[in-house]
Formats: sequence, structure tokens, C-alpha cells
Amino acid sequence: MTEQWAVAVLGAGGRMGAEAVKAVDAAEDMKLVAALGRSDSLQALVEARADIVVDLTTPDSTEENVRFAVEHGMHAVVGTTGWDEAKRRSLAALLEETPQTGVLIAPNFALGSVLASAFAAKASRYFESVEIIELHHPDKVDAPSGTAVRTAQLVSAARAQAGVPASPDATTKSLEGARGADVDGVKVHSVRLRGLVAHQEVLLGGPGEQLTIRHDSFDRASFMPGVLLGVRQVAAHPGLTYGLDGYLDLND
Ligand SMILES: NC(=O)C1=CN([C@@H]2O[C@H](COP(=O)(O)OP(=O)(O)OC[C@H]3O[C@@H](n4cnc5c(N)ncnc54)[C@H](O)[C@@H]3O)[C@@H](O)[C@H]2O)C=CC1
Ligand SMILES: O=C(O)C1=N[C@H](C(=O)O)C[C@H](O)C1
Repeated sequence: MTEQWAVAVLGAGGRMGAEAVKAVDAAEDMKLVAALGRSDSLQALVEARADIVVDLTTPDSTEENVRFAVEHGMHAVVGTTGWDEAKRRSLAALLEETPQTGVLIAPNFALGSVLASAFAAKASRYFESVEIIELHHPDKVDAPSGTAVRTAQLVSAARAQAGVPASPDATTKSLEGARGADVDGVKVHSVRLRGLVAHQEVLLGGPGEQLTIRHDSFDRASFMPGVLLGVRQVAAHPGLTYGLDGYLDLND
């Protein structure tokens, strides 16, 4: 019998949470000890003796959930969006008080998406222009997506390090929103359309050419290998890890 992680899922009634409950339940090295919704008390995590909390809730509740988990000695694997820099800094400070505890905040659990963002950052050093289009189902509450924000941050950092100037843009007159949101100097455009799940294109432009790096999640099953990877790795990575790429070796 292999060791089993005691795993609790928060947001178990949601689109992602329901999928995660099935995935954790089916994993031989995990035991699903709690599947909680909005009306359940977080105290149930303590009563269930969870080692690891998987948070797939909403941007307005995730911070309280994760802080509760950390304060009670549990690791957390977080897919929920809304973790801006101030919230990440504050969580990292809390984690310094419990140096054995690990938290993974993964803007996207799909391995293809993590790779696409890494490839885009690498490629963006060689192109004059870069913009991001993210496309999601219309029930999504936040825009731009967490994935697009993370991709823009990676692209912006890679370009700054390589000394690439800002993407050229002569726009002086425009309707508000027409040029998208500015995330660390990278334009991000959000599409919400029935029929979609989660999709992203990074458009890279140079004189006479364009490279498009596109990733599609057609089904939420695409996120589950990353969720399980996070659960298996989080205890071995104390402190805060931002991005599933922190658990992968993408440098080769
Ligand atoms: N990192 C990734 O790969 C992915 C992340 N997401 C993100 O995950 C989050 C959830 O997405 P969906 O499942 O589509 O949303 P959803 O709206 O279907 O599910 C959220 C669920 O959380 C519940 N909830 C809210 N507050 C709670 C609390 N305090 N305790 C327990 N449950 C609570 C809600 O009642 C709802 O059932 C979003 O922020 C989304 O952007 C979604 C897909 C993939
Ligand atoms: O809400 C979603 O559906 C998704 N949310 C995450 C995000 O905002 O990037 C991950 C994925 O894009 C699906």
C-alpha cells in the first residue's frame, strides 16, 4: 500500500471542483477526505484532517480559504484566479511563519498551456510586436484570464531582460477598450463565447511574418494531470510557488 495524501477539494460543486473530486477519488495515492461548497465551514478541513487543500472556488473567497489552510498547517494547491501581486506577497509572508508548508498557485493546470506560455516568453524576445488574445466560456467571472495575466508577465519579463522595446502602436484615437487591457506593457484581449472552454493565442509579429502560439483546452479533463501533479509535489516545495512551471524543468 503506497502512502496516501489526504486531500480536500474546495469548490467541489463547481465546474472545476467537480472534475477535481473525480480525479482525486480515482488516484491511488490520494484519499478524498472532504468535498466542500460555499456554505460549508472551513473548520471541516480540520475535522477531515486534510494534508492538502485544492482550492477551485472564486476570486473573492480563495484568499481566505488558502490563508485558513496555511494557518492550520495544510498545504494548498490553488487554481482559482485573483491572486494579484499584493495577495501573493501577503501569502508569502504568512508562509514564512510556517516554513514546512507549501502553496502552489497555478494560473493554468493544463501542461500544454504552461508550455505555450513558456514558449511565447522565449519567442517574444525575437519579435517587434506581441499581443495576447484569450478566449473563454461566457460563465467566467474574471477578465483577463489568470493565464493571460501570467503569460503577459512572463513575456514582459523576457523582453525586458533582452532589452526589447515596447511593441509599436501608433494609436492616438480609440474607443475605450478597443486596444484591450495593458498587463505589464502587453495588450490582452478577452473574448467570451458560448461553446468555448479555455483558449489562448499569443500573436508575435515581425517585419513580413507572424508566429501564433495557440493552446486549446476543449475539456476540463485537460487540467487534471496538473492538479494531481500539484498535489503530489506541493509538500516537497515549501513556500509559495506561482505557476506550475515551478514544478517542471522547462530550461532544456
Ligand atoms: N488553474 C486552472 O487550470 C483553472 C482555473 N480555473 C479557475 O478556477 C476557478 C473556478 O472555476 P470554475 O470551476 O469554472 O467556477 P465555478 O463557478 O463553476 O465554481 C466555483 C465553485 O466554488 C464555490 N465556492 C465559492 N466560494 C467557496 C468557498 N468559500 N468554499 C467552497 N466553495 C466555494 C461556488 O459555489 C462554486 O460552486 C476560477 O477562478 C477559474 O478561473 C478554472 C479552470 C482551470
Ligand atoms: O475560468 C476558467 O475557465 C479558466 N480559468 C483560468 C484562467 O483564468 O486562466 C484557467 C483557464 O484559462 C480556465
